[in-house]
Amino acid sequence: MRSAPRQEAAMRILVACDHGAFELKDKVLAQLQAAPGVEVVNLGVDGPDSVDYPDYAAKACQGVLNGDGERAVLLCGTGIGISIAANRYPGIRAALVHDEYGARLCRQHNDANVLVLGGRTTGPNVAEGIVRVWLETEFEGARHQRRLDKIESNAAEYLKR
Ligand SMILES: O=C(CO)[C@H](O)[C@H](O)[C@H](O)COP(=O)(O)O
Repeated sequence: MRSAPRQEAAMRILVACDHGAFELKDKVLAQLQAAPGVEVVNLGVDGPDSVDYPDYAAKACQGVLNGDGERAVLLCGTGIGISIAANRYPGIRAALVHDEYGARLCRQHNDANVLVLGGRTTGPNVAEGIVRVWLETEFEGARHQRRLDKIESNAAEYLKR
């Protein structure tokens, strides 16, 4: 008897935003939910009441670092504040992306494990292309891995002073 084909493990993606981007986040959630091989966890926020983006960066970045998800998508009004917050976590490589070129390069060269979008700066159609390219593009390794290693080791060296 032929055994059932082995199920590919789904990539779990954590998604979080502040009030400046909850509408775009809903569109991103729908796109990710429809993507094959992707499991999505919505960490909020789900409405327009004002919240603080560092709290949502923390939920998602700690989740990635704990292994609750492999990657995350974060959104705030411009994407800037939540990027700054996310990149304070060693091991998080958050890329604020505005076009498909950036989406491709942040995967190929930077192995970006967090994609950041601005709900007040990026329209839903552009965001859809960015998310698609970010999902389908692989890290190239080689010289880029050396540079990623230096990001962590240079910062660790500085903190030892
Ligand atoms: O951090 C940001 C600015 O770079 C984000 O766009 C935030 O969403 C924004 O600061 C929130 O601003 P609000 O006036 O409190 O809505």
